Amino acid sequence: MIWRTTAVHRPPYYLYIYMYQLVLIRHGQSTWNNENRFTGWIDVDLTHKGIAEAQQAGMLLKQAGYTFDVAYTSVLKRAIRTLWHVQDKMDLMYIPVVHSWRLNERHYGALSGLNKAETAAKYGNEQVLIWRRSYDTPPPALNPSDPRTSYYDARYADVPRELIPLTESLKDAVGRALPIWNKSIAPAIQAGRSVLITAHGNSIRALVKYLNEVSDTDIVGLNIPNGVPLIYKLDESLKPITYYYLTAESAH
Ligand SMILES: O=C(O)[C@@H](CO)OP(=O)(O)O
Repeated sequence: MIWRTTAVHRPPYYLYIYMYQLVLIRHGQSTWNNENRFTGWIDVDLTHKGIAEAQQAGMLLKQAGYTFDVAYTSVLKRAIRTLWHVQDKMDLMYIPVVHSWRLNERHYGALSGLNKAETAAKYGNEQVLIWRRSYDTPPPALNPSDPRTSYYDARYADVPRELIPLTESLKDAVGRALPIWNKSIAPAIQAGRSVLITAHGNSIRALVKYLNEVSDTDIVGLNIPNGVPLIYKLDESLKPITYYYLTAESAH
């Protein structure tokens, strides 16, 4: 894999002409990231560290001269609050924001809320790695009567019941993210808008898999860090020309 958290694949300067721009940010550390619990669609908030990471992302983007015309986020508060802090630090509170359940974290099914280390001790590291990082193996599904389902959550009132997951593989998350990419995000980028997406580890892995055509095997090794802007420069057909993480080091 070619991923790392420093600047990579910077093309010659002339290639920057006529490129489209997209920035992806995984939310800052959440309370359940901190407690090492499977989260998925459970709506936990940011920790103080997570807030600081979101603010840092906004400051770095501003210092590096970025601006945005429109932002997309999920309907989960860790991604929304991350966006708020980025907007605040960039003085961009006024830009339109689209909230979509299609950008939610991958649904963790019956693992939602469990401790990751305890689950690994029970089922083995190999099984837990498959549930966490494989492309097409979903974790065990929630029972439809489980109180952790999202069926009665008002934020999904307009989502048909059959589209509300009881578990999801990364492949399922790609499948549900692509409609908003194709119908709204891609057209906005191609209309010349500078787009910011704040989302989740696995909904961003889903977008990266699609954009970079990462193989089903290589996607297992891809982790997205909390609160670090992932910058994409795209060609006319939205194929990546370059992509890199914007860190304090790479911003200078
Ligand atoms: O718990 C989750 O929903 C995700 C992201 O925090 O965890 P994982 O790293 O296992 O994909």
